[in-house]
Amino acid sequence: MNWTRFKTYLYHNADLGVSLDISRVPFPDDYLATMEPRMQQALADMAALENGAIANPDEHRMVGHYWLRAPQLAPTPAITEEITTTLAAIKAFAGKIHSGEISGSKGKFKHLLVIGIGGSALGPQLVSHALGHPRKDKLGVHFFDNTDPDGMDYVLGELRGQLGKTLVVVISKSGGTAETRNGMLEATAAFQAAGIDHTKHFVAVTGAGSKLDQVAQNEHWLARFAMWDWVGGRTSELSAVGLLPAALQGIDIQAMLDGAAAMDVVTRTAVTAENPAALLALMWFIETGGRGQKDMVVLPYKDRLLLFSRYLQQLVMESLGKELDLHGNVVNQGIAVYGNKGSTDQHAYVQQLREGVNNFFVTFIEVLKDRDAKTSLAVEPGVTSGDYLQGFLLGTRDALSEKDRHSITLTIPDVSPRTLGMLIALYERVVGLYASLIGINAYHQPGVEAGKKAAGGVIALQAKILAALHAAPGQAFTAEALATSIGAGEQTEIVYKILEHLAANRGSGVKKRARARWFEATYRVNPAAA
Ligand SMILES: O=P(O)(O)OC[C@H]1O[C@](O)(CO)[C@@H](O)[C@@H]1O
Repeated sequence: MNWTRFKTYLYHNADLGVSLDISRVPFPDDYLATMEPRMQQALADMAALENGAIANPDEHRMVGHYWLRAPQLAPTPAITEEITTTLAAIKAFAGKIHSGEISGSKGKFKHLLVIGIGGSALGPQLVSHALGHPRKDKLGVHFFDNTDPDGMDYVLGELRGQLGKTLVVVISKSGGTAETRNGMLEATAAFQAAGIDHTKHFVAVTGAGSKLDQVAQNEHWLARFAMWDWVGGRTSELSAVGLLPAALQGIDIQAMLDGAAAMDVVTRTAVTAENPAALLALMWFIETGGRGQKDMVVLPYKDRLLLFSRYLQQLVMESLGKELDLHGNVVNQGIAVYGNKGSTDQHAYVQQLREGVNNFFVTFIEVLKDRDAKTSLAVEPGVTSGDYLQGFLLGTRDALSEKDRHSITLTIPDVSPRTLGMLIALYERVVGLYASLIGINAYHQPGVEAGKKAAGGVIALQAKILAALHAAPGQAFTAEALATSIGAGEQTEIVYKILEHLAANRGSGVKKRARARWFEATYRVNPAAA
C-alpha cells in the first residue's frame, strides 16, 4: 500500500502506545476538512455531556460514564463522592474476600458466579476472559448470562461441590430484568439444595430501591453496591458492574480506570487529527454513508480479545440502532457489528470478505506483545507462532485491500488492564461522537423494551393456557380449540408454540398426542396432575 498515505494518516500516540491507521479507508484528501464543522459540533455536544447536560433526553438523564474514571469532573460533589466511595468499597470488599476475612460457609471463597445480562454481563465477561489467568486468579469466574436452564445447569455442574466456597454477584442496573431474576432464583435454589444459606454468599450490584435491591436488603445479603441512573448498562464496565467482578478475580482495576482516564484525556481534544475517537467516528461515517450502509467487522488478532467484538456489538448496535433521530424523524440508523478473532476467522468467513459481497469494513486490532513468557518457540528457524499471527493479520489486510475492501487498524502494545481500559474508553467516545454526527440519542434503547413487553405477554398467555387445561383435566384440546376457548384466537400460533414447549418438558404436566396432521395434535393434563 501507499507509504506516503500511511505516513500522512497514521495517528500515533507514544504515551499511550496506541496507533490508529485510517489510510486504508480511501477518503478524499479534503474529507476531514469538509467534516470539520460537524465534528466540532459533535465534540461540543460531548463536552456538554461530560459537563452534565441531559444527553439522554427521552429518559431525561445525564450520561456520566466518563466521570467513573475522573470523579473530579462530575457535575456535583455528591456524584464525585458516590463514585469515590463506591470504588473504595469495592476495593475493601475484594480485599476482605481475598484475605478470608469474609468467608463462605465452607471456607475461603475460591469461585465467583456472576449473574447478569447485556451490559451487566458483556463487560465483565470481556474483562474476565481478556485478563484472567487460570492459575493466578484469586477467584475463578463463572457466568449466568441467560435464562437458559441447561446453560445454568452446565455452570452449576462446573461448580459442583464448590458452592460453599462460591461468591455470587447478581448484577442488574434496573433490578428487574427477568433473565437475571431467574438466574438469581436458580442459584438460590442450588444453594438451598446444597444446604447452604445463600444470603451469606450473595452480593448485589443495582440501583437503589430496585426490586433486586429490596431482595438483597430484606434477605441481608453480604453486600450491596450502587449503580446510578446516569450510567447506561452498555457503558457500565467501569462502574461497580465491571469493577467488582474484576477486583474479585484479582485484576488491577485501578490500572483499568487509569487507562480509560488517559484515553479520555486524549479523545477530549478538539483537534480532530489528534483525536483517535474523532478519526474513528469519521471513518465509520464515510464507510457507512452515515446511514449504516456497511457492516463493521471487528477482527482482533488475539485470543484474549475474542469477546471484544461481542462487547462492541452491544455498545454500537444498542446505541446507534435507532428508528428516530433527535427531531423525531424516522431514520432507522445503526451499524451492524460482528467478528470473533484472527487468524481463526480466516478459516471461516474471510473468504466472503475478500470475494463476496462488499458490504463491510474491517477493524483489525493488532497487539504487539505476543505472550508473557520472555521467549517463544521457533516454529521455523527465526519464526515464532506470534510472528505467524502478525503475518496473517498483515497478509489478510493486504489481500482485502487488493480487492478494494477497506480496513482500519488499531494497534495496542499488549492486553493489560490499562490497555483494556483504553479500548473501552475509546469506543465509548467513538459511539458518542458518531451519534452526534448522525443526530440520534445513543443512550436509550426503546426497541429492547418492546421485546421485553412481548415476552411478558407470552408468559401471561401461558398462565391462561395452563389454567384452561387444569380446569378440564383429562380433556384433550387442539391448539386452535384451546386458543379459541381462552379468547386468544388471534394468537393461535403462539398458543401452539407454548403447548409444544410445555409438552416437551415433563415437569409441566402437559401431554401431547400426535395426529397425522401436525396441527391436529392434542394437548391435555392428566386428572392426577390437575
Ligand atoms: O442491568 P439490567 O437493568 O439488568 O439490564 C441489562 C441489559 O438490558 C438492557 O436494558 C436491554 O434490555 C441493556 O441495555 C442492559 O445492559
